[in-house]
Amino acid sequence: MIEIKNLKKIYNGITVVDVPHLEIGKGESVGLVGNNGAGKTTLFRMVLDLIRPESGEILSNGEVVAGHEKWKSYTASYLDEGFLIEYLTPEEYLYFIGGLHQQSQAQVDETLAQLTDFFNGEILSRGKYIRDLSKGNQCKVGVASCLLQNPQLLMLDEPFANIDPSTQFRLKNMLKDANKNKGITTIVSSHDLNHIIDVCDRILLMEKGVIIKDIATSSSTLSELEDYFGVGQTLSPPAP
Ligand SMILES: Nc1ncnc2c1ncn2[C@@H]1O[C@H](COP(=O)(O)OP(=O)(O)OP(=O)(O)O)[C@@H](O)[C@H]1O
Repeated sequence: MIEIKNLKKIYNGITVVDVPHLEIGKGESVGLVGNNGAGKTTLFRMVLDLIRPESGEILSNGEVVAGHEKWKSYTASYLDEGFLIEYLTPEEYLYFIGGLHQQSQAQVDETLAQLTDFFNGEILSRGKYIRDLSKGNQCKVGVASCLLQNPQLLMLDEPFANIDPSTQFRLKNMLKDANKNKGITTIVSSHDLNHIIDVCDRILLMEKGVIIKDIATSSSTLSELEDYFGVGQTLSPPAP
């Protein structure tokens, strides 16, 4: 579904993304992990043609993403609150997005009804503008707008970062349902190793712009990643 060839992004003379070749197949669930500044968001932004690489290209279903439109009809993404329209209420925004995807108000309502638990009474009918929602609740609106689009490809950048544990649990189930039951290809970045391993069958580990590990999720993946991030070590007792 996604193919990346010789991709390089350079800022201020420093290469921040360098991916010679990467393929993500249709129906895969891929997790992107890496320390702050590893290049995850920059990679996402290039896949969505929000920024252009210095060299290389990204193909979606065989067509170059940059400067083309076809991929937009089946790709839904939420990277940050810049994807929202802050002066709208969540309802106005979600009906707007639904409308762009030829959905009637009733169809949007039907999808939103399935998200009642995920919204936890904080999103709809509150008379609030999106700009006045917390970051976590803005994220819920962003994720809902993605699901409304019935995408074939779903891309979320750190969706677990600002949401509470109940919502994290619900989001994980929604992502598993999207991938396993609806066949949606999912690409999700996260700093939460447990969550990402729980929802993704394949993990890409980025370091300084380079994908240094590309592993199928297994029972040893968590300890492998914990070793890399240095969080699996037992602390030595303090010196007497
Ligand atoms: N517009 C920009 N101008 C200059 N440097 C940038 C710009 N955008 C990103 N960078 C740099 O590119 C590198 C990769 O940043 P990126 O945001 O992609 O990392 P990340 O893996 O998403 O990090 P985080 O986990 O902190 O969100 C960083 O060194 C960052 O400072």
